[in-house]
Amino acid sequence: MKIALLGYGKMGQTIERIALERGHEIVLKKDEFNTYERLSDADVAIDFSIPAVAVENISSCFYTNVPVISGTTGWLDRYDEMVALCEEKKGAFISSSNFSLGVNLFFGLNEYLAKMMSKFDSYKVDMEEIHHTQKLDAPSGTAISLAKGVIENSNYTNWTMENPNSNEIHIEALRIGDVPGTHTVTYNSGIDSIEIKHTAHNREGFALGAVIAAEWIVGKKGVFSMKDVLEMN
Ligand SMILES: NC(=O)C1=CN([C@@H]2O[C@H](COP(=O)(O)OP(=O)(O)OC[C@H]3O[C@@H](n4cnc5c(N)ncnc54)[C@H](OP(=O)(O)O)[C@@H]3O)[C@@H](O)[C@H]2O)C=CC1
Ligand SMILES: O=C(O)C1=N[C@H](C(=O)O)C[C@H](O)C1
Repeated sequence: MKIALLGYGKMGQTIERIALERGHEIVLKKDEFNTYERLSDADVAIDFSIPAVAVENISSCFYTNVPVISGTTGWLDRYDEMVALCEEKKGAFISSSNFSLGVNLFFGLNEYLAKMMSKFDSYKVDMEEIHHTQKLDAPSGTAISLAKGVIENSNYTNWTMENPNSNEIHIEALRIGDVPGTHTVTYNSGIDSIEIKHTAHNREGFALGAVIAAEWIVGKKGVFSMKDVLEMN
């Protein structure tokens, strides 16, 4: 499979290594200094760039008729626009705040726990995410996905990084050293706490999941999710 890497930072380079190990070829490493000229040579594109260019990267794929996997976070206020463009251009698209198998299992666990806890008013949920100091966005895309998972399965209505009211989920974002990504969801009462936590030990899981998603999407049309790729629906 011929892959275009849109963004060649920490994730782009890890994806390149895993893709080569799995027998794929890299035909473009897009950064701010080169063009999309070789995008049309690719069977699939993988975007791990920066919030400010994700929409340009993704829409270039739809205009070039190349399926696209996007892991970039911090741009999802424009997700619906990209879904509409994908449908208009009959493209293929997966965006996920986290491509690792472990976090996708954790998403399911979070939703199950939220449903269970929604019957018990004495517990109040809060979330913490820890990432490396180079991260541009806060809170992390994964923390936002976790908050959405709670909102869809409880009486909470939104999330905040400020002081929460009773309907709001508080998210704390910490930036420490080179932490790849740690997410904790805690339910606190006056009596005890229940906590679930996912700790990434490195970036391998994110990168492997993105390459597996890229292998999966080739030949398909439409907007999909990691649940489709991992058959978790
Ligand atoms: N969904 C998931 O599973 C995961 C998502 N992420 C997300 O992926 C994104 C990238 O993460 P990471 O690799 O750690 O970040 P990095 O900062 O290491 O890499 C981002 C890269 O994008 C490059 N870039 C800047 N401008 C452009 C442009 N115009 N076109 C293409 N590339 C450009 C940067 O170049 P330069 O350095 O020259 O500015 C940099 O190399 C982030 O949004 C992060 O949150 C990260 C891990 C997992
Ligand atoms: O920027 C990162 O590094 C990561 N970003 C993603 C996010 O915002 O959730 C996924 C992972 O936690 C690493």
